[in-house]
Amino acid sequence: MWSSSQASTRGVVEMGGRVEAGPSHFPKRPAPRNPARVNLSRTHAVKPCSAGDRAGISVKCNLGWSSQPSPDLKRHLRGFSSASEAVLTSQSDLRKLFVGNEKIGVLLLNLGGPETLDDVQPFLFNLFADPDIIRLPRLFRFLQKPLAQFISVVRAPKSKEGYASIGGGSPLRQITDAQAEALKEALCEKDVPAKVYVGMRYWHPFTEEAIQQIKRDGITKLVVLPLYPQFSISTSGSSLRLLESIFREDEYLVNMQHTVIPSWYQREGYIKAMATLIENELTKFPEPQKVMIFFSAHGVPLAYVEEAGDPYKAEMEECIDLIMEELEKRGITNPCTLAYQVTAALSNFNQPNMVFILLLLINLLNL
Ligand SMILES: C=CC1=C(C)c2cc3[nH]c(cc4nc(cc5[nH]c(cc1n2)c(C)c5CCC(=O)O)C(CCC(=O)O)=C4C)c(C)c3C=C
Ligand SMILES: [Fe+2]
Repeated sequence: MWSSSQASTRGVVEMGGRVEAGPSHFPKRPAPRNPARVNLSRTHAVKPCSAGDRAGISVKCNLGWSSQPSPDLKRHLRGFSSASEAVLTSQSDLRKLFVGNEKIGVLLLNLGGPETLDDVQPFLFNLFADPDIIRLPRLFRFLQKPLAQFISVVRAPKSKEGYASIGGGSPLRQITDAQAEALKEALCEKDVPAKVYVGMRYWHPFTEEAIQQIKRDGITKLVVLPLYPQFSISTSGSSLRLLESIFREDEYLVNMQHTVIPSWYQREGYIKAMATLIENELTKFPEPQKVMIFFSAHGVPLAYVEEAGDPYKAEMEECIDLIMEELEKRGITNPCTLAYQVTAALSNFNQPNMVFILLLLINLLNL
């Protein structure tokens, strides 16, 4: 999938059970088109993590396949409806993070990408082996890796063509490293000496590597920031699920205070930056007012949105509303449209296609 923009925010930050509300909220929006979905996004919000909290990373997502959130999940949602309004943005808020000799770390999570054409197939294998990308029915879980191997080999030539056309590899690592450096400098300017780490889901530097470094550096408080503006089970959800499993099994990490910013698509800075990008592009047309603004977003499997409560679609649409509202304030009233990409072979799979995949596999393996 070839995404051009990975930028944007309402963040939720808690440290050691304390929620700090910053002053620079983006003005509150009317309810998005699908409020139920957005409510679910709050389940990815943070809950206080104390030394006694053995659950590790405190992110709760409805990552299963039930069509209804469980009563437990609903309770959880209610608990966070106010916390999710909290943001940690001001300098004074950030300073409050420092208590004694605390060492602050920020972990940026991203997808990762092949750096050379030889990396493409193993990168694709890692991606398709992830049950948050391809979810097989429980009975067929043992086929996850053979299926990933098969799809990655079949998909690799097409993928390689794409990566070859942009210089022979993914620029994602360089871009993410540059973001990490810029964030470190920005925090330093605010007198917040934090270390910033990059943890990729499917390629180097892997999340596991970043976590090892965090432990070596003796970080005592960690902010986890997925670099996807909108939350999806297949992106931030997958990275956070991995992190949760790493935390659960590690004494050091379980006892480290941490917090998660689940999505940040409605942050003022992001919305304004997006509006400015669009504004600048419009000036390149001879008649800017006649231009249709075309938003292109990743597709996610329909079942994620309809059955598992993935808030991605609702967050994306709310985000676009906010950008258009910002443009309107600047006197730009062009029409706009939104399309979801279905570029990866299986990105829109649902039950019938799942059957197709399995039949394909059964054929292939002569079962
Ligand atoms: C098949 C399932 C996939 C789902 C679901 C999916 C969701 C999804 N992806 C992004 C962002 C990116 N994806 C990227 C690459 C990529 N993604 C898939 C598959 C799914 N993505 C594949 C097979 C690939 C590899 C390239 C290809 O063969 O098309 C990338 C690029 C990474 C890089 O190399 O720089 C990004 C970015 C989002 C935001 C998303 C759901 C919301
Ligand atoms: Fe993708």
